[in-house]
Amino acid sequence: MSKTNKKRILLVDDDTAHRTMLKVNLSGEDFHIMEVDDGDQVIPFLEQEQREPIDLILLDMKMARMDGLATLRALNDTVHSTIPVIVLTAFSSVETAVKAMREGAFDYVAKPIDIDELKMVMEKALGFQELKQENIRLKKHLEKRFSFGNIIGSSPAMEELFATLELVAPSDATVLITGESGTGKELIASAIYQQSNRKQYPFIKVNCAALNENLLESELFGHEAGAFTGAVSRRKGRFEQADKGTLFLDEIGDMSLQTQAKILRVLQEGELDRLGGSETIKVDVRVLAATHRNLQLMIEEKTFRQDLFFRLSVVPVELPPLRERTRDIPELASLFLERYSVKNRKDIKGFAPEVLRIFMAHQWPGNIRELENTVERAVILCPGERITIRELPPQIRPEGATTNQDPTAAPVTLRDMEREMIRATLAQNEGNRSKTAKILGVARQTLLNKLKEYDIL
Ligand SMILES: Nc1ncnc2c1ncn2[C@@H]1O[C@H](COP(=O)(O)OP(=O)(O)OP(=O)(O)O)[C@@H](O)[C@H]1O
Repeated sequence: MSKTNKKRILLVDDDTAHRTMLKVNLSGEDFHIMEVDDGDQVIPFLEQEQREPIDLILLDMKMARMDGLATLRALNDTVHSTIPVIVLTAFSSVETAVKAMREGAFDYVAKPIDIDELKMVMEKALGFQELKQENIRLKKHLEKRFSFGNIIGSSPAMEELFATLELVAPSDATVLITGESGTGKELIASAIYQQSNRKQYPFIKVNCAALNENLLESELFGHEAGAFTGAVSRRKGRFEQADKGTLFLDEIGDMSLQTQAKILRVLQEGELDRLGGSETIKVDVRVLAATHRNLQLMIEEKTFRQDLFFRLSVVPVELPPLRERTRDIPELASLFLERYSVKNRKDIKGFAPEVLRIFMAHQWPGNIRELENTVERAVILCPGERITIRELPPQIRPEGATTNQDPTAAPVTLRDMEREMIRATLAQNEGNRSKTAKILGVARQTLLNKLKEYDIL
């Protein structure tokens, strides 16, 4: 234990001479001893404002105003009940000690006190307490991770968002997720689904921006045979496929007014017609929607239906851009570093401090996706154990950063990049050379020559 890390011990005993003896013997490098002269002083002492927490209590059993057992019981009703307590008891009253243990005391030491024995029990209690706290911390950490998938975010904006999502996920409410490109809208949608009561049913995603009006409608609502040229057979749409489950409509701002009207009908009535069909089909689908567009503005411009907007945004969720939650950057960067180191079979331990500084200052117009791509690229290019400024793309480096960071460092050359690309591709394909050559677009023999040239095994 270092000096700065002294454990704070509260000694509770009404016998001044005994207290002094213990204090003299225990004070030193490891412990900082504080004292009160009776049991009734313990809670007021612990509750004194701005006091640093106490790590351990040494409690005498026999005291004039409030004995050890009564003190333990009183402590049990407070937030301080987690502080470990060691009771000091007369040799003849082991029975009291047992009662004290039943009230939650960690252990007891009989009088006359053998200091070495007491120190040993104290170390044991403190060690146990640390383990307990570490356990609680890990459990919280896990709960947080599991409660919202792999979504990282400890900035206040994200914590608030997680709290909303926890409430909303199990309901059937439609959720409209807005935010700039790359802020994690899709990730949030799938986390909502994972936490919902529909998770045993399908999760279907449609990117509304990727298809023209007709194709999108046929994709969403399905079609009967002969509904349009090329519709040879009848096909179920995504809404039907998602029956009982969840449909994620990405880029909802990118669809025609006509398609919007049809979506509104499904949301309102729970029914649809396949293209070219005459039969009305009932569906039970929870809709999650996302867009990077400003729907309010689109409503004003009459390119988005206000009634659909209201239907979709029963619960609106706005994801802040990464530049407004810089606090999350180091954790996100580490997650991606680990992910891509494993994927590329590299043993990269971290970032050079100036890299993190650059990350914190960058505006990240492409948000988390841009950060992820930046880290992936850096991992591929990194020849050492740490990502340095040399592995960052020029648009991220502040001007002049390349030359004045490390004057001895050689610039990344085309050869470096080629070698790293080959190494990474080979690793990703479990050493399969034919596959690697194919992916890199070179003949197998060319690859073999390069492997030799770069001394890659
Ligand atoms: N909070 C987060 N924690 C970990 N990874 C994240 C987080 N947010 C986003 N990502 C990752 O960033 C990338 C972009 O996220 P996603 O595709 O969900 O963004 P998006 O907002 O849907 O983007 P777009 O609008 O361009 O479709 C994904 O690889 C995703 O896994």
